[in-house]
Amino acid sequence: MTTKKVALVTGAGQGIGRGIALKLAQDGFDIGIADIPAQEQKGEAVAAEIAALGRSAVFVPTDVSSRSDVEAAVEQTASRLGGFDVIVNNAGIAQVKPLLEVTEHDLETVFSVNVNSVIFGIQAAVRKFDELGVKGRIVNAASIAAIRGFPILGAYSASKFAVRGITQVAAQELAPKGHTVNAYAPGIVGTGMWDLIDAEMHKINGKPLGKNLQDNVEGIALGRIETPEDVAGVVSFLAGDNAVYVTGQVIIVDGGMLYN
Ligand SMILES: NC(=O)C1=CN([C@@H]2O[C@H](COP(=O)(O)OP(=O)(O)OC[C@H]3O[C@@H](n4cnc5c(N)ncnc54)[C@H](O)[C@@H]3O)[C@@H](O)[C@H]2O)C=CC1
Ligand SMILES: CC(=O)C(C)=O
Repeated sequence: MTTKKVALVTGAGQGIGRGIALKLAQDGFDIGIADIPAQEQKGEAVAAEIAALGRSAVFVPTDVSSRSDVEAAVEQTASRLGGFDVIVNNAGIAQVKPLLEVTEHDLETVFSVNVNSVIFGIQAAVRKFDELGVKGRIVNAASIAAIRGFPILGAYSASKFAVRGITQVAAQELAPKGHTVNAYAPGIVGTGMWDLIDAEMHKINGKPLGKNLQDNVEGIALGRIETPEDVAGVVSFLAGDNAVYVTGQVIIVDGGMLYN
């Protein structure tokens, strides 16, 4: 890539978001790192890693469940880095509970972070793409739980099915403007999210800590846990020149768990 490009990655203070931010920086993007204020130290550390790669990065404190925060993150990224070409709506939270125990508050929390944020991100990014005359790329975080419902992750699965639906709708609505919208569907990635899922499942089914994770990893055909870098490679493709004719797709990157 020769011309300067700018990408905003939400939830980029750690885990998959950090991996995506670093990979896109290696691809030549300058990066807006959006994460909650409590993640500022980690976000600034990611910005320093990107600077060491010779690209620019800014940390933008953002709660993605707030429309005005997401709008501000897009504005700040564009004004401080001098462009806006890609948004990766990556931030998300897990919730581990049998469906019969899920409360109204649980649903509001999970959907506001995992679903509302994606719509806010699409809206804010498209306004900026159109203002700048850019044919933009939107990439959303789905999950294998967007393809097959996962027991004990009911509210989470529902939220990820919603992301898949939003991706399909947005792809069709935005195609006339030349923007593409796709999603990535990771499997079992070794991040803070799975530390939480394993600890919560241990409380529910009594398996020793680490065992729920291990059991899930044993079901992966390629025989190892997924890394953020495994996911980032797919996002790099979706954000890059080779994906110009791909839109409305949810790309499964799970090492062989689910099959199209
Ligand atoms: N870890 C896994 O096995 C899988 C993860 N995913 C999805 O990938 C995405 C990233 O997950 P991980 O990196 O594993 O999780 P993680 O928990 O390690 O990192 C999530 C990041 O999002 C940030 N975040 C949370 N709420 C936020 C909010 N309201 N506003 C801004 N930032 C917020 C966190 O501070 C954190 O930096 C999520 O959407 C998740 O659902 C999908 C499939 C599998
Ligand atoms: C966290 C997540 O999406 C799965 C399926 O493990």
